[in-house]
Amino acid sequence: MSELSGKVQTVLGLVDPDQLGRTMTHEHLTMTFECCYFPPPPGDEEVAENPFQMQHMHWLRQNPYSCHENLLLQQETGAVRDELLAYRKAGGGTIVENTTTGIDRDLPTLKQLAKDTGVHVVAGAGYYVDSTHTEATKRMSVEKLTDIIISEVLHGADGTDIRCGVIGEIGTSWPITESETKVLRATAHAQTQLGCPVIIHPGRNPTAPAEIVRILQEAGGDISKTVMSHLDRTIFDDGELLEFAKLGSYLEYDLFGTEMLNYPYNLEVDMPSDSQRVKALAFLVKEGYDDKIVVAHDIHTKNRLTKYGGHGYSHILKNIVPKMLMRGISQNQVDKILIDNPKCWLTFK
Ligand SMILES: CCC(=O)NCCS(=O)(=O)O
Repeated sequence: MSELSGKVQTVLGLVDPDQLGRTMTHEHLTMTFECCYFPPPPGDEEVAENPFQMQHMHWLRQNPYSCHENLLLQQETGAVRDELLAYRKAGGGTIVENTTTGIDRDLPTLKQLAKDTGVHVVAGAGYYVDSTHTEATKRMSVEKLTDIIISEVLHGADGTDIRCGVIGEIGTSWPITESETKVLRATAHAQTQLGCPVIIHPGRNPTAPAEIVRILQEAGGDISKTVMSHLDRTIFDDGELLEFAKLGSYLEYDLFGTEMLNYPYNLEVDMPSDSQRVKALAFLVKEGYDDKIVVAHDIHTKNRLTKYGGHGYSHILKNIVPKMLMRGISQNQVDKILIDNPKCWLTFK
């Protein structure tokens, strides 16, 4: 039996799963999102150049990806430290930090933030979407990718001895590219050897999550230990959602706090409100999936920090939980979503 078995691996070492407490399963504390810059709407170029003023904050909420400076979360470590202290005060215990290779993972900063704040931080192994894969990554075999991912969990990543405790977020586009397919297979192979949690970023198409599950399953992955992220912007039809839920992955609603009329990466998508997200959770709970739901904010741009008038990492604990209770989700079910499900997912087999 491995020393990881029955434990959760944080950036400060192994911990007993009961120590985690309330857990956000999909956040970023330091990263860059330059890979996904989207030009501003015509006529808005000037605002986009100079957005960090009070009168521009609404524009930034609507167009977060159209301002280069907004994409540099790695410049805000001080503000993030304050946020994590506030998160602890609000009753938070753990954050899963989903930054993988391609969007500037910074393990020493994660370790320092965990030390400074007392929040457990679990770091992610593996690769983000194809557009961030280097030519060298694209040339790698599945076996080589598997070895790298395993090493990031067992020995440490990016030339450090800081170990990842989860594989992901593994990025996929739609359609899924050849390089992403190799990374998905490597993820499944690594998971088979390690018995570890996996988390996936699906492309923006309602059929993407099921296609990913198919690829992982074919490669031997454990779907019951896998989180499918971003369902709030991916599957909208109740019937399709239940079909997907039957496949057995964790179901993640992780864009709480995001307000956006036009979702630039897919204009077909109407980004839901937080009330609609809570409604989706209540529906899944009613259908018997309370053991499978996990939640987060997926903070990945500066404007979502409280420093810039954003909702911050405590929004779910402070505002969404009361709304969940108001909409018929019981305290026991809330505790499953925030404590028991993340704990079960994050514990190595
Ligand atoms: C790195 C953060 C990330 O991938 N967030 C998801 C954004 S979106 O695909 O839901 O727009």
